[in-house]
Amino acid sequence: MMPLDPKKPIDIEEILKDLDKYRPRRRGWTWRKKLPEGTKVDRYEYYQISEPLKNSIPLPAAHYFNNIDPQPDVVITAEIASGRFEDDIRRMRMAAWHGADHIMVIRTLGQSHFDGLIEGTPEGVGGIPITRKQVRATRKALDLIEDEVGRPINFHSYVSGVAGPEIAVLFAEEGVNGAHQDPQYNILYRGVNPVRSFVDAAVAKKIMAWAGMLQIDGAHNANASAKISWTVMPELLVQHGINCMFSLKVGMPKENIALSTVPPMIAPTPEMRIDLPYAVALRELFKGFRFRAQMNTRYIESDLFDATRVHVLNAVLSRLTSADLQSTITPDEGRNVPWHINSIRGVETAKHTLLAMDGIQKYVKIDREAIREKVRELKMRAILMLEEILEMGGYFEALEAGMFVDNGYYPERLGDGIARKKDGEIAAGTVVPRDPDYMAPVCEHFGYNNLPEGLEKPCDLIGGCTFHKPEKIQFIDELDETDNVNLRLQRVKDMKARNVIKPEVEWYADGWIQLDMTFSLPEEYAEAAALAVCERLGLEDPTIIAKTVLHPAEGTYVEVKAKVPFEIKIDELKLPKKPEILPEDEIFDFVAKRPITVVAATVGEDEHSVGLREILDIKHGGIEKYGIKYHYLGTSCPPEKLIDAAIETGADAILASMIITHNDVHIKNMRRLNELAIEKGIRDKVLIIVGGTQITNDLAIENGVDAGFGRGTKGIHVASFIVKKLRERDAQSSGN
Ligand SMILES: Cc1ncc(COP(=O)(O)O)c(/C=N/CCC[C@H](N)C(=O)O)c1O
Repeated sequence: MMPLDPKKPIDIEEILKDLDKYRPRRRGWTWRKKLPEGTKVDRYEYYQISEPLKNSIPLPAAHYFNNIDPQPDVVITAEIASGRFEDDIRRMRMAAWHGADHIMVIRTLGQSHFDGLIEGTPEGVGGIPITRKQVRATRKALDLIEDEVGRPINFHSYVSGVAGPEIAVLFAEEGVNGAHQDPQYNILYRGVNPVRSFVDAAVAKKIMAWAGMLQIDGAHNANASAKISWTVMPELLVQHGINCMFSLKVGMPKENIALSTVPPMIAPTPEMRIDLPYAVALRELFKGFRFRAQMNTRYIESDLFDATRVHVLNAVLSRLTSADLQSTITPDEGRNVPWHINSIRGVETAKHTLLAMDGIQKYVKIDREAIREKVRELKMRAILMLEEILEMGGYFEALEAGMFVDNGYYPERLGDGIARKKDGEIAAGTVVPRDPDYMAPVCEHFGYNNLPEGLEKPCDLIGGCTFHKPEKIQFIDELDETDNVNLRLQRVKDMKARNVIKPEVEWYADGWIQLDMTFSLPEEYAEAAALAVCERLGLEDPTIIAKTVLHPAEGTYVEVKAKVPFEIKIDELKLPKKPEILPEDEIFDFVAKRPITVVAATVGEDEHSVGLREILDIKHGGIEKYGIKYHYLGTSCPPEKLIDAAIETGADAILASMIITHNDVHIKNMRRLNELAIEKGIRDKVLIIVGGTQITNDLAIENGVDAGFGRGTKGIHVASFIVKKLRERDAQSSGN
């Protein structure tokens, strides 16, 4: 396969070619390669970073710091599952460029109750159908994406449900790198028979151990299911203990057993003072295991900013304690199936916070004395709960008694736990005891197996099992002519052939957009008004996805998603003219022969100076670098003063910075500068150049000045423009 070209979309049809011949390049989980403490990146020291990426998109503020994009030491997860794996692959590439190296795909609704594997690539709901073809195509795509970013990417899904062991074999055969596996999840949340779940888990875990897969447990689900989640803290410790010990007993290495830990609380409660003792107790009890920090999805609403704050605080807690993986449950889990942008926002939030808190424990220490009592209490409650479970006769008996996800803070009991019958639930009675002479000629098979003496591997009896003879794997391409990726891609191909596009949120050109608007209305009216605006705009299927009451009577902010009914013709798009850049030595030569002077200021009542200073000062590659002389008049400079200074200094150009655009004050100032220059008779002698985050060249020219520069402008852009213009003017004046 050709390596990916960062300037081209990934070609899904290319990925799908020869899938039957694809073999994964490795087995097992990959951690990030940590860099030594004190490693310098640019001029900054870091204590918790790993090797950098070859290709990536840094944080928004990176351009102030030579575009550095240091990578935290912690694996960062992007959870992606739009229902169409071909679009998930595109989003995985986006997430990898932003710093995710753990891609988790949720399974389609109900797959856990399938008693076999799905084949082909049907479209899923709320997640994707995990099938051999989908796994193979995704892992093959991730091979290309990891080469493009320059870091291994872990592919992760779920081993659960009635076909758990079969899924585990599929994942081992196809090079999946990590999976959730916790029999308690099957029982409590999928209603699978308890005995069957643990027997399946033993088989699945043995296979996962062979495949070197990282395991994530399911304790976070108790947190997400409890009425008030702090009350299950003792139980969370017990659940972690059960899955960890069971996994060790089956033969999973400790370093591949990750506890899925969710800080139970959220503001407005004093969340950190509740979460910190729990996080400390957990890490003390489970020393040597891995910690996967997961956001508290229990309380995630549809407010993206609130969800993002939850993410930030979660990552802060990770840095105050420890984490090996930082999950980024997309901040929109509370409102729609995750969209591209929100998966990326989640990854950025994790990366931003982990870097911001790099090495923080060198200055900030947890007061172990102050927290000791709370930590001890949590451990004691968990130990007492485990002891009572033993007194009840063991796990299955405790399950039947509804001991789990009871909303009482153990030992307090409210009696509202999830009870599961040892001999009941889905797939009850399907565990068949092995005959005394049971023999299975396959490798990594859990439990007793009457194999003949002297065998090197059990599968030698059959000339190799699929773990040792992958050519024995049966690859089924598609089973359903009406629901498969080839049909879905037809729509994409057709749009590309017609060179048209639509906006998208999760699937290629799915047509969805998001609008947000504010009305001076109470919330129910504001929502109705928002929908009416969408109707008037001719948008389809408008749906309110979030709102914030700014004041019961004064105003409501509403977010709406809706579909655009039209396509955009790409070749009719007018691309904004990129400011021309002259070669640096051309600028140097011109200025050496023809000195240039400018006057510069932030005009009006505007106090912003940072941007203009960057355009001027040599330190930032400003115009001074090319020998251009400037007189800086500071901020809040009246236009009159700027024009007078231009006259006094015989300036060739005026540089006016305008950040504030309230009431179009920037436009008024542009026009004022132009009028004053005309009044004073210097308009044809001086260039008037304006700049600011809301400025465009068209807007500037429309309002009587010579050029406008917006966000991201550098000194060379402005210097190029001045030289170009003066060269034309000088040529004209010498030509006449
Ligand atoms: C221990 C365990 N096993 C299986 C499944 C999935 O199971 P099925 O494919 O629905 O049977 C889950 C799912 N957890 C919720 C989503 C992931 C969450 N947002 C997370 O990031 O951890 C699970 O927790």
